[in-house]
Amino acid sequence: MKGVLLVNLGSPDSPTPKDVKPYLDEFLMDERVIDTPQWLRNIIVRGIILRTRPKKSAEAYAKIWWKEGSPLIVISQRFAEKVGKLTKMPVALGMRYGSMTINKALQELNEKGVDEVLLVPLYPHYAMSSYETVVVKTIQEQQENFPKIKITTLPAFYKNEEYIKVLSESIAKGLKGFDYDHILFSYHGIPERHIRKNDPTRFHCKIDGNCCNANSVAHHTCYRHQCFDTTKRVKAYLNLHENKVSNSFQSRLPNDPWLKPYTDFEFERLAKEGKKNLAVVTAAFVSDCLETLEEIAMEGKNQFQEAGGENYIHIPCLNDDDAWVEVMAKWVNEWEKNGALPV
Ligand SMILES: C=CC1=C(C)c2cc3[nH]c(cc4nc(cc5[nH]c(cc1n2)c(C)c5CCC(=O)O)C(CCC(=O)O)=C4C)c(C)c3C=C
Ligand SMILES: [Fe+2]
Ligand SMILES: [Fe+2]
Repeated sequence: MKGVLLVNLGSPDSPTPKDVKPYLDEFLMDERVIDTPQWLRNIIVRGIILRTRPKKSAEAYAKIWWKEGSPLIVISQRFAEKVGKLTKMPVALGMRYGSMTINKALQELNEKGVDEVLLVPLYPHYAMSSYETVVVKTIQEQQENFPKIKITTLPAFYKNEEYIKVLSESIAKGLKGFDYDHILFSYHGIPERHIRKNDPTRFHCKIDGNCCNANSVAHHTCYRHQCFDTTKRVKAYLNLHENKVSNSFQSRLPNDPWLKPYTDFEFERLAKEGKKNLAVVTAAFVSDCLETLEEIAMEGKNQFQEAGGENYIHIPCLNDDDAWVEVMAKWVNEWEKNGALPV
């Protein structure tokens, strides 16, 4: 029997340093997130970051926490439940980090007699630190614990027409009544090194203004290209003015060059340029989470207004939007019927 495994990033069990610390430890000790040799990752993560970050992160989580739990988890559960109602297949939800493990989700499917799984990493774009680590971890679990289950993976859907349509229409809905001067597409950042590491040609990705516009097989794994492509397609779908849209990358750790321009610097630049009304889209995430609700909706608003901006909105992620649920259900049902995957 066929079944579906949806996987998102995960969250700590509660917004307290006691629960945030082990969660961050598992997350940041992932070799695809902090990709140094293990001895150095140990020093960076356990010797430096985890000494101070859990307290700071727990305070940030406390600001966005819902009475039902972490927004990312609750939203993903609502999404999974709605998709489950539109398919005959069992649907399970797992998280790459934290207590809702991929192992438990595979176990749930296994107990229902599933032996063919469609793995859906809940990220529109490919990145070693998001999409790829979910795939690698799921295959590792399958090989070690569920050898009879066959896994097929849904490709990154950043340019899929149906996805672009529901994303664009949810953005249009969010923009209603807001007389924006500018729309900033803020994607989660990654170190520039990750882009070069994932370039199969070894020479295409120069991370300059141009490489992501030229055609290349490198773009199958170029997160930067894929983010720019999502924006380009939404811009075309909504017929947005070229000068009123730009991209940026948020949430970096110190000491490494990360993808630029940095979102916090862009808030300042746009305000200093005289933009008064700013809308921010966070299309690297399908569910609202710490990065969107705290860093963008709260901190970003302060940064923009302190630099001279006036009105600011964060457009919610797709979350459990019915049109998005229908698109996902269509993809999984087509796979069930004839093995087809969306392009
Ligand atoms: C080296 C560090 C990090 C990389 C690379 C990275 C890539 C990456 N992350 C997401 C999605 C999310 N990240 C979230 C939180 C978060 N991310 C990092 C670090 C890296 N992410 C940290 C330390 C944290 C924890 C919060 C903090 O301490 O600031 C979240 C939110 C989770 C939640 O519970 O709400 C998401 C989602 C992507 C898509 C990505 C690569 C493209
Ligand atoms: Fe992250
Ligand atoms: Fe590129």
